[in-house]
Amino acid sequence: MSTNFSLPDVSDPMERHPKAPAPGDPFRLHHDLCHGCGVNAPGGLHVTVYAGEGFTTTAEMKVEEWMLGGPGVIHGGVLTAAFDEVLGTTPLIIGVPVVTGHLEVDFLKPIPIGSTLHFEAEVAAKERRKVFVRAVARLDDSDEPVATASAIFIEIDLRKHYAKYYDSASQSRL
Ligand SMILES: CCCCC/C=C\C/C=C\C/C=C\C/C=C\CCCC(=O)SCCNC(=O)CCNC(=O)[C@H](O)C(C)(C)COP(=O)(O)OP(=O)(O)OC[C@H]1O[C@@H](n2cnc3c(N)ncnc32)[C@H](O)[C@@H]1OP(=O)(O)O
Repeated sequence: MSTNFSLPDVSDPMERHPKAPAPGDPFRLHHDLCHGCGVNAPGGLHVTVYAGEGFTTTAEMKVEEWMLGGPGVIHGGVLTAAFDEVLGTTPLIIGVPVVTGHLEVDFLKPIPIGSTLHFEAEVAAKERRKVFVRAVARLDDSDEPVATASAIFIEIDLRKHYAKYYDSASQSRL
């Protein structure tokens, strides 16, 4: 399948889930070995995503030496993984578990090792099982975006989707 990020003319109605974290509170880890959020993931990103107002979230990530791509700057794949984590957690604000279907990233400025990235994301629309999410990343000393991302996530039944792999998923909070 080939696609691109194009918002539907009209979104299905969306509501903040009653059990979503309050603004400023973190989403709970789903697995401590998750590459994106797991506290015990070797070489993981260790990103915590926080609920914002409405359908928004925020997150931060310190850009460490091991994330290096070009000399002194972040690798584009590491940044893409960070966006996947932030964007992919955001639909939980409407109570929808998802997997990534399509993810686009625009790399606007080099991102230096040693800086801290600040992410802001929002669920922009939902159409049947598709959840459209956008995010922007900035450096701590600037309001100027250094990267943006847009993604289409697909709503899943967690237990059915991961049934075949359940041994390794058994520690997950499904
Ligand atoms: C890693 C997290 C998992 C942990 C689970 C445990 C607990 C989690 C709880 C909450 C999660 C918390 C945090 C998550 C944090 C980060 C998120 C990281 C997410 C990932 O990193 S996850 C890995 C990469 N990801 C995959 O591993 C997906 C592989 N893939 C598939 O598993 C199937 O391909 C699937 C299920 C996507 C679809 O299959 P399907 O048969 O169920 O659905 P179907 O084809 O009928 O499509 C239904 C509608 O989606 C549209 N659609 C389909 N595919 C599309 C695409 N690619 N692009 C755009 N639209 C697409 C169709 O066009 C149709 O749209 P329409 O309604 O308009 O017809």
